[in-house]
Amino acid sequence: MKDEQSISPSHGLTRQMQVYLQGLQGQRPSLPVSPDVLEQRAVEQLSLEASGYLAGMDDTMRANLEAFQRWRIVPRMLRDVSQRQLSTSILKMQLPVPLLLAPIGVQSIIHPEAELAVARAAHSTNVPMILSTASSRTLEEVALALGDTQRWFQLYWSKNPDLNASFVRRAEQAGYGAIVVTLDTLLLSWREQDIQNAYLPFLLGEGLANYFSDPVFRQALLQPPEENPVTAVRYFTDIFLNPSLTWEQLGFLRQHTSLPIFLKGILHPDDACKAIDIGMDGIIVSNHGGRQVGGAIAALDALPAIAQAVNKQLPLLFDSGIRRGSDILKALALGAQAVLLGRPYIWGLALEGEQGVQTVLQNILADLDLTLALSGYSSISQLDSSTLVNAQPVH
Ligand SMILES: Cc1cc2nc3c(=O)[nH]c(=O)nc-3n(C[C@H](O)[C@H](O)[C@H](O)COP(=O)(O)O)c2cc1C
Ligand SMILES: CCCCC(=O)C(=O)O
Repeated sequence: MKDEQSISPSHGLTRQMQVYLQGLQGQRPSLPVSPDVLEQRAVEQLSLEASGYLAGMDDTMRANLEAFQRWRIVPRMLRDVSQRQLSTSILKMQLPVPLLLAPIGVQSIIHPEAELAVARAAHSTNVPMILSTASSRTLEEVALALGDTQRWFQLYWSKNPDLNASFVRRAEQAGYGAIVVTLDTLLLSWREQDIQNAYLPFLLGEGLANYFSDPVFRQALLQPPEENPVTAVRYFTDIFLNPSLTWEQLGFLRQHTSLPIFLKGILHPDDACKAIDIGMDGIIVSNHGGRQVGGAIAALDALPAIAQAVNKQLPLLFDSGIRRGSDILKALALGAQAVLLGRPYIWGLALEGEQGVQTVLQNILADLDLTLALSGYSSISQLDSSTLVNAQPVH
């Protein structure tokens, strides 16, 4: 019987063969397969300002990548891995693969088609997309490009409660299936490269499509953003920073939506327990790709203790540092049910638009499928802490 939700049992093999066969016709993949080379090529393509913004901060990002290196997979042999199951369900949502596109704002600085190109690639690969509040295209336009592909909406909780409620209402109407509240960006961090470049895309009006199109936002202005963009941007900066937000206020969201609510940016087990106590539906362990707290714990290092504290009481997702199939496998083994992919799809977008995003997704899923099989597992549900050893580097 064919399981509609599973990707082809030989997705990895099929993709690998497709690439080798094209090679026989003298064609090499145009997009770099190695994530490091992909990043390097994308950086060469982008302006100094855009690549600096995309990179964010170095220190915590490096820690994220190093944490993955410390965990090693211990492969098991001869366990019939001819059929592989990569699907999972989160609350009532069936995910064909344990991967979603992380919310990444202001994609117009990367590619002119921005979130629309990403949405089309999400649609063709059937990978769910989480759209940022700070997107360059409106959530309605992106929903149209996604068609029937699953989508969640990431909410930046501004100081204007009516605007927050309006965003959630619009997301519901446009078919978004969950709200992801990002907790770690109530202020913007000290980003050395952006400060050196004196660059913040929002001040140029980029990434504000959802704000400028919102009736509540527009009502707060004397003139519409099209007539007076400077005042509109100033109003955005007035309400965006919201460091006084507390756990108590999350109840407001519960009253305004029946959608599941995920909290993104959890790094401490006690905060995970708080999320459960106040009735949230899911948690995303993340340090925002190392972009917010310099010197922060690597997100992967935070995962095991949070998984233990949560004890499967609610879905646990993970991001920050996923670069290849083995990284996904490691995060799942340490307790995540699914992961979010961040910068790698943006590097694909920078180089080849929609096609680039699609290629990055197909590659990482092929890599995951093959790594799962070669490690001796026929289903992601079999992964657990016994899949890995923690190998500290020898100095
Ligand atoms: C350029 C950029 C913009 C981002 N914008 C948002 C955003 O608008 N909302 C959000 O919740 N996270 C945002 N993030 C964080 C991502 O959702 C995700 O946590 C992070 O990219 C994961 O790390 P990775 O890039 O190492 O995979 C952004 C990340 C980058 C690189
Ligand atoms: C206004 C900040 C939104 C973008 C963001 O989250 C990031 O740059 O990390």
